[in-house]
Amino acid sequence: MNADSLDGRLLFAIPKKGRLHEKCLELLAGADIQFRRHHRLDVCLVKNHPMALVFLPAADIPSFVGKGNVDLGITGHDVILEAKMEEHVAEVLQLNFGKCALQVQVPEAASIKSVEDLAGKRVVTSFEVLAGEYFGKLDDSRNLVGDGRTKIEYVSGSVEAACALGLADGIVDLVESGDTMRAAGLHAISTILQTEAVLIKANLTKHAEHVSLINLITSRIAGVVAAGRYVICEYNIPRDKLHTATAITPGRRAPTISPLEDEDWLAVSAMVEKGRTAVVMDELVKIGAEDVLIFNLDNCRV
Ligand SMILES: Nc1ncnc2c1ncn2[C@@H]1O[C@H](COP(=O)(O)OP(=O)(O)OP(=O)(O)O)[C@@H](O)[C@H]1O
Ligand SMILES: O=P(O)(O)OC[C@H]1O[C@H](OP(=O)(O)OP(=O)(O)O)[C@H](O)[C@@H]1O
Ligand SMILES: [Mg+2]
Repeated sequence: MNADSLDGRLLFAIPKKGRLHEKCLELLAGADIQFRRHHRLDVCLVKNHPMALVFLPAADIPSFVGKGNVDLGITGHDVILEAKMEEHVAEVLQLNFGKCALQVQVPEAASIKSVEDLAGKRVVTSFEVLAGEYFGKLDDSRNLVGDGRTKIEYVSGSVEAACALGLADGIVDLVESGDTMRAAGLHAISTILQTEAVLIKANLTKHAEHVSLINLITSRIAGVVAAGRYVICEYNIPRDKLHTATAITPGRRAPTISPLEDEDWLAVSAMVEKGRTAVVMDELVKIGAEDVLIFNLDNCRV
């Protein structure tokens, strides 16, 4: 492929590996963005839109988008801040995956119990900008100067090993389930930020001609994300309980209510947030609902 074949195409950056990669491929499939990625090739043309996908490390995507070299991208909110690109990119959509927290961690057995105890000591991290800002403020508030200030050292991965190796008194790294942290004998003493994957676009686009395609892709991806957040709940309810039932399942706009052959009963269908499914079913059964069914959504526009 040569540069000419990208002419006029919208460029969309996708993490090439790591925690976000597979989820991004699912989103692309849900948004019907069709492509075939040849082995080892990081740029590929989309068949059904004037678009090309660029597979890049998640950490590089904010600056490619922020500088306008790439029009759209998916990456973590954390790496946007780490790349100091928050004023150059617009976070268009939260994608409901890649959720984790950037936390300060120390060995369980250590005498360090708070970030104040850690200030002035050695901290290892892949997030040297965010950790530097955090400990910079802490050092300032404690009037630490010169060699007395916290020493931040960068490593590109396996950050949790640093304390056991004697390289650090504490670390700053991402925590999702906490398994990696606990396996390394560490515990969290502070949370710097919460993050999730986001769809981003350049604040100042160099390519005004792509605006309508950006809006179309954004709306399709928003549909796939919303479909992951909701289920459809259907049930039968005695007519005199309808009011109580629809208070439990108000839907997004309003529930759909249909008659049944049996005049004393009605059928109700409503969107319910996935995380509330079990509680909603419990409450419906308690007031006399029967045949309560839950359906996953493949896609939607809401
Ligand atoms: N355990 C996790 N759970 C959820 N999201 C995560 C987790 N680890 C990382 N992320 C998110 O994914 C982004 C990319 O991190 P990841 O470690 O997957 O990329 P990478 O370092 O390029 O890949 P790898 O670690 O495989 O070399 C992070 O900035 C964060 O937003
Ligand atoms: O709380 P958990 O669910 O255990 O997830 C947290 C781990 O996930 C990420 O590591 P990754 O798998 O990307 O490996 P890396 O350290 O080599 O980047 C992160 O850096 C933590 O180590
Ligand atoms: Mg990683």
